[in-house]
Formats: sequence, C-alpha cells, structure tokens
Amino acid sequence: MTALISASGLSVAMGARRVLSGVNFSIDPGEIVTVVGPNGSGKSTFLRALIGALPATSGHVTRKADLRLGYVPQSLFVDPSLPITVARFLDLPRRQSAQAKQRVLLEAGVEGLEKRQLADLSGGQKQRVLLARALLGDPELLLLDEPTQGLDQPGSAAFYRQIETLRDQKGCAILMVSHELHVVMSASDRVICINGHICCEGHPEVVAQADAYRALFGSGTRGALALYRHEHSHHHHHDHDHDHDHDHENGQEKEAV
Ligand SMILES: Nc1ncnc2c1ncn2[C@@H]1O[C@H](COP(=O)(O)OP(=O)(O)OP(=O)(O)O)[C@@H](O)[C@H]1O
Repeated sequence: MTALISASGLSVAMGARRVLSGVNFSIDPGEIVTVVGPNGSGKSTFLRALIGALPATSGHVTRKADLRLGYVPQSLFVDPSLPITVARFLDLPRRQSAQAKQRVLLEAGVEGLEKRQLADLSGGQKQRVLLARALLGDPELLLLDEPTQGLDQPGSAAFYRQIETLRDQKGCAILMVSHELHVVMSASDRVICINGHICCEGHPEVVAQADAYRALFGSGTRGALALYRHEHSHHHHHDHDHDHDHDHENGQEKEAV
C-alpha cells in the first residue's frame, strides 16, 4: 500500500528552537491516526510540516502526488451581526452545487441545515458544518486539529463516531490532533504521542500502557477509555481472539517504542 504522506527523520525548527526532531511517520489510505502530546509539544507543527505549510530543517516529507486533503480547524467564530446561511458558507470560496452541499451535510451528520443561520447552530453542529466543508473536495486524507474544542464529552464522542463512520463509508484516512485522549483513542487505529519527538506510538491499548505516555499523561485515562468502550458496547480481551462485535477494532498492534 502506498502511504498518503510519509516523513523520514523530520526535524523542524522555529527560529533557534528545534520543535520537532527525527520524526518518522507515515499514514496509509483509510487509517485513523491520532496525535497526542502536551501543550507546546509540536503537534500543530507536525501537521503543518506534513502538509508542506512549514519547511523541514532536516529530513524529508513525501506526499502522494495530487493528494486530496481536507482540513477541519479547531472551531469557527461566527459574528452574529454578519448573517450567513450554511449553504452560503459552503459556497466559500467556491460555489458548489446544491447536490454537493446536500451530500456533504449528510455525510457530516447534519443533513438539511442548508437554510439555517450559521450563528444559530450549536457547537456540535458548527463543527459538523466545518467537517462538511472539508468533505467538498472528496479528500483522501482529512486533517483535524483539535476538532472538538468547546464540545462537551458526549458531543466530542459523537463527533469522533461520525469521523469513524466517514472513514468506514468513504475510506478516507484521518489524521487528527486531540487532547481528549480517553474519548478519541478508541476511534483510532494508531496513536502517536509527541513531545518534540515521537515518544511512543501504536495501537491505543499499547500507547495507553507505554511508560512514556504514562509519564506525560499519568495512568488515569485507562478507566475513562474503558468507560468509552462500554458506551460502544465493545468487548476487549487481551488475547484479541474474541473481540469482534465491531470489526474496526482489529487494527494491527505495534510495539511501543
Ligand atoms: N511561529 C512560531 N514561532 C516561534 N515558535 C513557535 C511558532 N509556532 C510554534 N512555536 C513553538 O513551537 C512549539 C510547538 O508548538 P505547536 O503549536 O506545534 O505545539 P502543539 O503541540 O500543537 O501545542 P498546543 O497543544 O498548545 O496547541 C511551541 O513551543 C511553540 O511556542
């Protein structure tokens, strides 16, 4: 399988300060990868370097030719004194057909919102409209930088379920940054923990138990992780022989490094 993006020995400096060092990474079609790490650990820098918005100071990044990217920002501020409907918003910067708008709103889980004022939507609806906009270009890779900021935990969990459904239906790969480890991890095939370099990576279960991860985030997230699974009625067994009530959980395991 050809990777959509890969990085090898990627280092990025901001002025005199090295923000990322020696990062090796790749994401394949259809994969969901979540990047976690403390504040200021280089997560946004990593995303920006991967898409070519920031130059590598050493190492290199390779992107599939003509890679179709969709980007979902953290949040959207809408000035209530500037009325704009959802449909008009989706027409920026390029006019879209009514069918295209209908399709992406449906895919993002907010069908029928075309005529609503953006300013009147709930936080969760706004995030889904941003997601819908990112889907207009039929992306092979969706990048999300803390896409659920301001949503409560059930709202975030619902958003991540939507992301998973999208991947299952459209086969697009997802690369996202999130602070909400406990909510997002179950939706990920792979988690990358960054703190200036990759501290550990692998299947969510493996990362949650890795020493480097625990040193950064403590061990408290295990319980919350289990809680989230419970909501999904996932059943997990460490030998992975019996846990197939949901088949998206069967991603391969990598050893933590
Ligand atoms: N334009 C810039 N000029 C100088 N330093 C920068 C610049 N952008 C980011 N940095 C520094 O690089 C480091 C990594 O920033 P980055 O935004 O990648 O971290 P992050 O992990 O995304 O943080 P957060 O979780 O707080 O969003 C930080 O110390 C930040 O201060």
